[in-house]
Amino acid sequence: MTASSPPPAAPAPIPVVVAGALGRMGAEVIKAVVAAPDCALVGAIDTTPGHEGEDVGLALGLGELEVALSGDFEGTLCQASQSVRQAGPGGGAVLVDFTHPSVVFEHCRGAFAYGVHPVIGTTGLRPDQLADLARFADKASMGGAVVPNFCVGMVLLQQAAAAAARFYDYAELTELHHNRKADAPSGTCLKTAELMEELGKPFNPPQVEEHESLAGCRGGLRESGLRLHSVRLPGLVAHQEVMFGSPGETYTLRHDTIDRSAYMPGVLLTVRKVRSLGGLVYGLERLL
Ligand SMILES: NC(=O)c1ccc[n+]([C@@H]2O[C@H](COP(=O)([O-])OP(=O)(O)OC[C@H]3O[C@@H](n4cnc5c(N)ncnc54)[C@H](O)[C@@H]3O)[C@@H](O)[C@H]2O)c1
Ligand SMILES: O=C(O)C1=N[C@H](C(=O)O)CCC1
Repeated sequence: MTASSPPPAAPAPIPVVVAGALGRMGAEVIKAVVAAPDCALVGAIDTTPGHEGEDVGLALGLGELEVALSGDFEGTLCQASQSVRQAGPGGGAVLVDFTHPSVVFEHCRGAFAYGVHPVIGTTGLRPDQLADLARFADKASMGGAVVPNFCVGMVLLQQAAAAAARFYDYAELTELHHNRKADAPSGTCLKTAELMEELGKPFNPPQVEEHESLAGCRGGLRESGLRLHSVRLPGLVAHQEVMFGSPGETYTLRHDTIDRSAYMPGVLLTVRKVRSLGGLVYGLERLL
């Protein structure tokens, strides 16, 4: 660079659309995106009646953000993808989705169709749906991410659980959440079980013939033998315990999310990386 050459242009901020903008997670994401200097909020989608066209910042009590709420998913994505200056590898808009298990598959598929990179926090996708979405990502040659839990601490718990599973044949998982949660078990708990099952070994060989006098009280049984238990109570946010047992000892791993701000570093990290991914990534551990 010579004395007279202009300084290099700052990279354009990442255009971000948030779906589920008025929800518990969506509202937190809007705050995080607005506070991030390298991101620009370009769309806010929510189907809560009575908010169409309202400024999302005003609706959330954050002050005016000059982004109008819309219930029109496709229209908002179409607009976001058209407004992007630099599409292709490393460019393009990003959709952050925290909505509902009933719509998340269509949202993720729709994002690929509009050339918008999905960052999916919504849980409840089935394994066959994940496989379909991975195929859409490959076909579109686009990066996307499905992350059941954006807390770094939870990823550490999952890795510890997968490591401990080598040494214990008996384990049960309990996830505890607020009682406004739609899906059970949690996406995090399913992912934790999947990671433990990568060893391919069976868990919890039965010692006696068990009989439940109250249906479901032994939890959900996976093919591997792992049992998953779901607790729902007001006052809880998001918590998980993995308990291992062997003769004469137990070993318990526990993670507690006590405020949803804990998810935001993971959300922003994923937003920053998703546009340069080669396909669909499942889990934050693949991005850390
Ligand atoms: N990945 C993670 O780290 C993480 C963390 C917390 C929650 N979650 C998941 O995120 C999802 C949302 O959780 P929440 O607590 O924010 O829920 P919430 O009910 O508070 O918010 C969901 C919002 O989505 C909106 N919505 C529903 N259907 C919609 C649609 N078709 N289009 C646009 N908006 C729609 C609702 O009106 C609501 O405002 C759940 O699946 C939950 O399990 C994931
Ligand atoms: O609050 C929720 O709902 C959460 N859902 C995710 C899950 O199902 O794993 C992550 C934790 C919080």
